[in-house]
Amino acid sequence: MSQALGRPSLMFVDLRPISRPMVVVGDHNIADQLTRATPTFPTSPPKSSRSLARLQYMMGPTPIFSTHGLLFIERLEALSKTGDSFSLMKLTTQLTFDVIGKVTMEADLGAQHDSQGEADDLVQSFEALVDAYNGDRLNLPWRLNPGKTRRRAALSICITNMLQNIVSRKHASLHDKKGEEGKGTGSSRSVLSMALQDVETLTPRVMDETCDQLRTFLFAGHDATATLLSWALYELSRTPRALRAIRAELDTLFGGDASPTVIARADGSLATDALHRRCHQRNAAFTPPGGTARAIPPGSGLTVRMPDGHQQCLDGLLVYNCQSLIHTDPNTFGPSAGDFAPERWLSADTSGSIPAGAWRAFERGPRNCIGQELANMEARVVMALTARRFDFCKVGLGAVVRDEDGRPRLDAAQQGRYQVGEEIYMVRQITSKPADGMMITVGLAK
Ligand code: HEM
Repeated sequence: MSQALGRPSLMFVDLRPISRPMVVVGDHNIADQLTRATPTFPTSPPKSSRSLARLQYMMGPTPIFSTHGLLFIERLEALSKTGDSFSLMKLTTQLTFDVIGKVTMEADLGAQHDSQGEADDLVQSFEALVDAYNGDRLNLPWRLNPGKTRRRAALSICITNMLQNIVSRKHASLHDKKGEEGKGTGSSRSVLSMALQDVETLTPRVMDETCDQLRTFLFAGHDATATLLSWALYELSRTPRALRAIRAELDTLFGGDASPTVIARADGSLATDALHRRCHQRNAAFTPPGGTARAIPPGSGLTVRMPDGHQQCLDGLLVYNCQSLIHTDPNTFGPSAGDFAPERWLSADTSGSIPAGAWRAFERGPRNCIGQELANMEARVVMALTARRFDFCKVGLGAVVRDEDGRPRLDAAQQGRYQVGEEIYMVRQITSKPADGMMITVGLAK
C-alpha cells in the first residue's frame, strides 16, 4: 500500500467501524516524535494496549545463557547426526523460554527437555495457549469461534493459577529470608524477586498485578528473541559473505577454538556492536515480529511536524510506527534499503550517516522494550555458539536453488545471496512468525 502511494510519511487507514482510524508512520523522525516524553505525556503517548508498569531489573553477564545455550548446541549436534529436518522456531522458542523462566522467576522450566516429557506444566500450557491462536488469521469475534475462545480462556486460567502458586512461594521464601537475615532479595535479581522485595502482604491486587507482569515478561521475553534467532541463522545460511564475516569476527574474538565451552565462558565479552546489529538486521528490518501502537487521546491536540515543516494533528487516532517501512526507507538507507546487508552497520562510511532514530527494533523513548539488553546478549551468545559450529540448510519454503552439481546458485542481483525457490514469509501467530516454523536441516560446519 505504502509503495503504491509513493511511500508517504503518514498513511491514514480508516478502520471504522472495526476500530478507531489509524495512521501508519513510515518516517523515523515522526516515529521519534510519537515515542518521546512530552509535558503532556511524560512517558510518551499511551500505548493502545493496557499499560504496563516498568519493572526495573538488572542484567549483568550471567551463566544463564551458557547453561541453556550449551543444551541448545547439544540438541543441534544430535540433529546434525540424523540429518532430519526440524522446526528451528521450535528449538529457539524452547531455548528462549528456558532463559526467560530463569530471568523472571529463577525457575528451571525445562522447555528444552520437551521431547523427554520433562518440560514444566507452565511451558506445556503456554505452548498449548499459543497453539490455540495458530491458524486464526481472521481474528474472528468470539461468537464465531466459541470452541477456541473457551479453550483459550481455560488455558489462561490454568496459567494464572500456576503463576499464582509461583508468586506465593516466592513471597513466602523472601519473607522467611528477610526474617532470618534482615535483608531483601539476597543475591536474587530475578524480575519476580525484585517485584516482591518490598511487599509485606500479598493482597489480591498485588497478586494480580504481579501475575500480569510475569505473563507479559514470559511472553514478550521469549517470543521475539526466538524469531530473531531463527531468521538470523537462516539469513546467514543463504548469505555466504555475511557468514564468512561473522566467522572471521568470531575467530578474532576467540582465536581458533570454536568449542562451545570456551565461547560460553565468555558471555560478557560478547558486547560487540557489530555482532548484534548483524543478528537484528534481517529480523527487525524486514520481518519484525511485532509492532507498537499508541492511542492518542481525543482532545489532547497532539501534533507532529511533517518533513515539509507543517504540523499534522493526530488527535484521537491510533498511531502505528511501522518498523518494516521505516527500516527499509530509501531516504535513510539509500537504494540498497531493501537488501539484507548487515555490513551497513559496520562500515564507517555508512553507519555514521544512519540516524539513531532510524533503528527502532526495540522502539525508542520511555516505553521502549524493557528486555532489549537481555535479547541482545542472548542473541550474541547464541550466534557465537552456533555460527562457526554449524551449517544450516533450509528446506521447503526459502530453500536455496542448486545447480546440476548440487552447488547453491548465487544471485548477483541480490548482493551475493543464494537464490531461493519461493521466499519464506511471515504469518500471524499472535505475533508474526516464519510461515513454516523455519523447517531446516543442520550439519557440522565444513
Ligand atoms: C529480539 C527481541 C525483542 C524485540 C525485537 C522486542 C521488541 C519490542 C518492541 C518493539 C516493543 C514495543 C516498545 C514500544 O511500544 O515502544 C517491546 C516492548 C516490550 N518488550 Fe520487547 N522485544 C524483544 C525482546 C524482549 C525481551 C527478551 C523481553 C523481556 C525480558 C521483552 C519485554 C518487553 C516488555 C515487557 C515490553 C513492554 C514495555 C512497556 O510497555 O513499557 N522484550 N519489545
